[in-house]
Amino acid sequence: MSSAISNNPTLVLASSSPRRRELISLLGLPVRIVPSNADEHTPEDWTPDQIVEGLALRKASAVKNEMMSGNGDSSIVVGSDTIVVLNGEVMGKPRDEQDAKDMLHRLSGNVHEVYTGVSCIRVSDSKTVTAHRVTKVKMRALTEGQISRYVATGEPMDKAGAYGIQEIGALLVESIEGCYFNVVGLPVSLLALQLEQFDVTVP
Ligand SMILES: Cc1cn([C@H]2C[C@H](O)[C@@H](COP(=O)(O)OP(=O)(O)OP(=O)(O)O)O2)c(=O)[nH]c1=O
Repeated sequence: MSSAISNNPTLVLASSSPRRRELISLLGLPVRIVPSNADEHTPEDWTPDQIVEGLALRKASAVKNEMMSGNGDSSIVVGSDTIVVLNGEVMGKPRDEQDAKDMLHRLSGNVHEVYTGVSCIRVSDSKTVTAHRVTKVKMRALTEGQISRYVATGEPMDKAGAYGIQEIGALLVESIEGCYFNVVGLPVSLLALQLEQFDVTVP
């Protein structure tokens, strides 16, 4: 689609998510993938925005700290985190199939919010820009059978809130308000805005 723009830095994606890898390529910049092993436990009293921004920053910092910060390294490390929030209840990835079914029961017929935090850290000087977006998602009312059949596909297991809007989970979603890519795990237009603060312009 787009080609790399000269004089722009390499982005280092601190993620093992294939979805984030695909989405970050839309920016047309060179990308390296370095999954982070940051601790993802958060204090009980953190709000959803503190959770996603805090974890995005932790993921990016963990990878940045492993890199040699040689002078003139203009690479920017990008970390991201996504959670689902239903009436204040935070849902990460399901622990097992039963947990996935329970989450989908609670989401069924209701509106929830998807929060994604994105943190960018420049290797050369540790300049950091962190932000998040929120998207509202209305899920269809689902029957017991629909939930069981969906969970049996295995798709929910590595996704916050136990569904993937970009896959079969699309069939569960009635409508959304806000950025679609935020739900999938990387709000690319927010990332483009953040990169402007490093004098990187895309597209
Ligand atoms: C709600 C929703 C979430 N998700 C995904 C996005 C995230 O990958 C995942 C939430 O887990 P995260 O902990 O945000 O990310 P991750 O463990 O997959 O990857 P990494 O930490 O290495 O970057 O849920 C979807 O793919 N589709 C959806 O519709």
